[in-house]
Amino acid sequence: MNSSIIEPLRSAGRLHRVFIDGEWVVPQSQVRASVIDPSTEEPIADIALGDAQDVDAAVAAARRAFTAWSASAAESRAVLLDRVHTLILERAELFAQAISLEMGAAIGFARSTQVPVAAEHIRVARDNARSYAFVTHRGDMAIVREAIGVCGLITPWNWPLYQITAKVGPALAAGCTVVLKPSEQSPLSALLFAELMQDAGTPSGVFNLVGGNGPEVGAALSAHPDVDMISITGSTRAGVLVAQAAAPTVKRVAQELGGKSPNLILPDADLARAVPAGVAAAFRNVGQSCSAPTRMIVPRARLQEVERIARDAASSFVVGDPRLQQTTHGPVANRAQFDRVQEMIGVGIAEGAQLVCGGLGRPEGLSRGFYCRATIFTAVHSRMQIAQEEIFGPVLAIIPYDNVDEAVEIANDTVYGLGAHVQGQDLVAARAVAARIRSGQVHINYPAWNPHAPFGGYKRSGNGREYGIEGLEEYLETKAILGFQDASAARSG
Ligand SMILES: NC(=O)C1=CN([C@@H]2O[C@H](COP(=O)(O)OP(=O)(O)OC[C@H]3O[C@@H](n4cnc5c(N)ncnc54)[C@H](O)[C@@H]3O)[C@@H](O)[C@H]2O)C=CC1
Ligand SMILES: O=Cc1ccc(S(=O)(=O)O)cc1
Repeated sequence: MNSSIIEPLRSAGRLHRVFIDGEWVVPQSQVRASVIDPSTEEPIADIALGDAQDVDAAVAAARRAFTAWSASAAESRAVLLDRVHTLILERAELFAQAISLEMGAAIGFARSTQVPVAAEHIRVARDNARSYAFVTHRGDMAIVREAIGVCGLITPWNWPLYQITAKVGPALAAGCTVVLKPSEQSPLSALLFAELMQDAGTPSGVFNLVGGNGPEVGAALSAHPDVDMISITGSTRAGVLVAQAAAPTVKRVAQELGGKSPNLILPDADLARAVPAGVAAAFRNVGQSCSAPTRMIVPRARLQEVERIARDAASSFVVGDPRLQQTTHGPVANRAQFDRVQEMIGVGIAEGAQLVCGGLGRPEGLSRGFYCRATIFTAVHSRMQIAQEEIFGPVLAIIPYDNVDEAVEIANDTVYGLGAHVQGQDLVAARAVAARIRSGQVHINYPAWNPHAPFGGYKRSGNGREYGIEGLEEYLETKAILGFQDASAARSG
């Protein structure tokens, strides 16, 4: 599988290029980095890292392209997004293999979920470009929503294509031009995406890609005086650094950052349904999702029942080689994540939480690769480190409560506020609890993923919203034209 992904990229020279102004160009810096296969810990390719000079060139190209792109008809932007959407679906297998290789997603999961949900962001952006009222009228005013400008997009490795499309789709639909800096840990799917943007006929300079490290390329993009907006998905640490670097130029900053999402199981919940689905959600993508519901908050009177069901649910996981179709959970994405997960499992044990399953070390039979054991702790107290810190791996904390007020208090007892779940048969009671939770999304009884639902954080989980109409609006400025008078003269788009 390696060669079928790497060789075409290598022979086309993509691994050692950045994509600027519609061309694959050699970056200024000679610095290279290894891409590591997390299932073997072996290097599989080396990639060129861009630097601040490449950022300057990419931003200049995006600025030149902005005038025409932002003035283009929304329908022509929708037509481009439609081609991008079609090409993602046509190349789905290539993307699935690249994602599996670079960050260890099980191939079945990459095919069934990582790639299709990524394509959805482009489809929604296409539809929004067509239907959004870019110009509205209030009395004699015209209210114009227009593209904010050149956008720097900084993305992580956990859902590599999805995080890219969640930003590129709405930015282009809005009429912005972009410089993408994908994670240096997951460059392959990003290079394939840039190739796809070129093949889709994206006008030169509208989409640019500069690969490289956060402190070099990400920081240069964040501080750049000719970038109007930065959108970052990643750790709260990186999000704060981006906001600090961006502050002197007063650019807009959208941050989609960490999480420690609660899954509040109400006393009337059907445990046979609520608990396995909660375990599956917490361990989806091997726990490497910012909105993963990693704190299961359960009635103390039903704790033992919950523990038994949760253990059974986790025992059905097949942890192993991500290339195999039967594998449900591959390794975590990199050495830093592996070390972090091991450290936090050790912390949980030291804090006195009890293991329901899993624990330190690799699963039996796996001696190399960044594989972790699916680990569930019970008797966790909300103030424990494992209940407070984002672990970003296959670790779930079960926290008991004695009454619903206490359960809500525990759910909100976090610096984060990204996702949340509530389970219960009495929908009125579940809605009342959802209303009391301080987070950007609350899911009642596991509804299907919805690309139209605005997604983003309260508190230290970030600022701004992605997905759906709100995701498009992040990339728009608001201009009020007073004395406009004649509404019939307005053109939309
Ligand atoms: N919210 C989310 O979806 C994600 C959260 N994380 C969290 O972050 C932890 C560490 O993972 P990392 O790979 O180190 O994430 P990170 O936050 O360092 O990386 C995310 C993106 O930010 C960039 N970046 C890093 N430092 C930057 C800086 N100073 N200026 C501009 N851009 C910068 C990176 O190059 C990457 O493109 C994880 O354990 C997890 O807790 C990681 C990935 C995704
Ligand atoms: O289902 C797709 C999905 C949902 C959330 C996230 S994350 O929380 O941004 O990691 C990723 C993918």
